[in-house]
Amino acid sequence: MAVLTLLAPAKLNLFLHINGKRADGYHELETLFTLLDFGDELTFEANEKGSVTIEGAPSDINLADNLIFKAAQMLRPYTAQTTGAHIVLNKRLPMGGGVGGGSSDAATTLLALNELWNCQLNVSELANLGVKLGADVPVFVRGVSAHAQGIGENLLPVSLSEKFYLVVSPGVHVSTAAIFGHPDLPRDTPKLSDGWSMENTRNDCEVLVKKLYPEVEKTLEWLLKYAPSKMTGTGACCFAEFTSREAAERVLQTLPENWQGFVAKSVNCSPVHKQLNIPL
Ligand SMILES: C[C@@](CO)(OP(=O)(O)O)[C@H](O)COP(=O)(O)OP(=O)(O)OC[C@H]1O[C@@H](n2ccc(N)nc2=O)[C@H](O)[C@@H]1O
Ligand SMILES: Nc1ncnc2c1ncn2[C@@H]1O[C@H](COP(=O)(O)OP(=O)(O)O)[C@@H](O)[C@H]1O
Repeated sequence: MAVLTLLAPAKLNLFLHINGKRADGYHELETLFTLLDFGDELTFEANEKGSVTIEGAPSDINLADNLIFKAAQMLRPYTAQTTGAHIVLNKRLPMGGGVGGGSSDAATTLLALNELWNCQLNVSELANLGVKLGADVPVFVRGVSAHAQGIGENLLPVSLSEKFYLVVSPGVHVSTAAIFGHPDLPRDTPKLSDGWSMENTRNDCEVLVKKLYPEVEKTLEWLLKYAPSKMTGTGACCFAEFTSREAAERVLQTLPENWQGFVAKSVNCSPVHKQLNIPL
């Protein structure tokens, strides 16, 4: 049976503005997603065992809660009952870090099993399934860097100039739901009427997360000594933007011991889509 090894790329929110709160409790956002050339690695082996098994899954997440498993279950109605898969995860991205690892794992699973299980769904249909798993899943299913509105599912592809990012995980876990539910979160940023730059945009979650997690504040203060820097998503990861890989790598070499980091290049198209020949 066919085997596929694919990357589940990370994302950064180059800015994240919160425009309001909707009646369903979710927040109306404006954000700029860039995809990165670094991420988790997933190997999919289709079989005829009628079930899905995962090797290398984070031990603190039950199988039924794993976004990889949930994504596979969503495709069950579109394939034969006897179809199954064994999936090996090589987790490289910090969990709950704002770099979208779980969402990207889910999207890569939808794209890979759609192919291996011959489900014949198109990218729009997969994105509609994906948003039920998380607001961040559609951007990875579409596989493009994008300006996003709505809860993050209303996507306009963008072509961003190539940059190199040093992404630092301060080693604390920030709950997305807790930040969105916090009374001190600003929720009234107007939509951008002009273009964006690192300077005229911000991450609206940053002030609150820095207050609740001083380690995030320390990380940002440290990065800002070297380059324009922001937090991504609801944190806790922060990134600094460079124009060359060497400059980013030089700063990574001096990273304080208790933090983890990686350097990655921004990409406008997901490596998954290139590998599977999915038109963008
Ligand atoms: C904030 C962002 C920005 O990219 O990133 P992360 O920091 O999580 O990566 C995302 O919108 C997160 O997407 P995702 O992590 O998929 O969130 P979900 O599982 O859909 O939602 C988790 C919880 O966050 C809240 N939530 C999420 C998205 C949104 N637009 N409004 C919300 O209020 C809801 O309370 C929801 O129950
Ligand atoms: N395969 C998975 N990888 C990572 N996290 C997962 C996975 N499956 C479920 N989760 C859960 O989803 C949450 C959010 O994951 P992740 O996408 O890494 O964070 P974020 O949305 O902050 O970027 C995690 O805290 C974890 O509990």
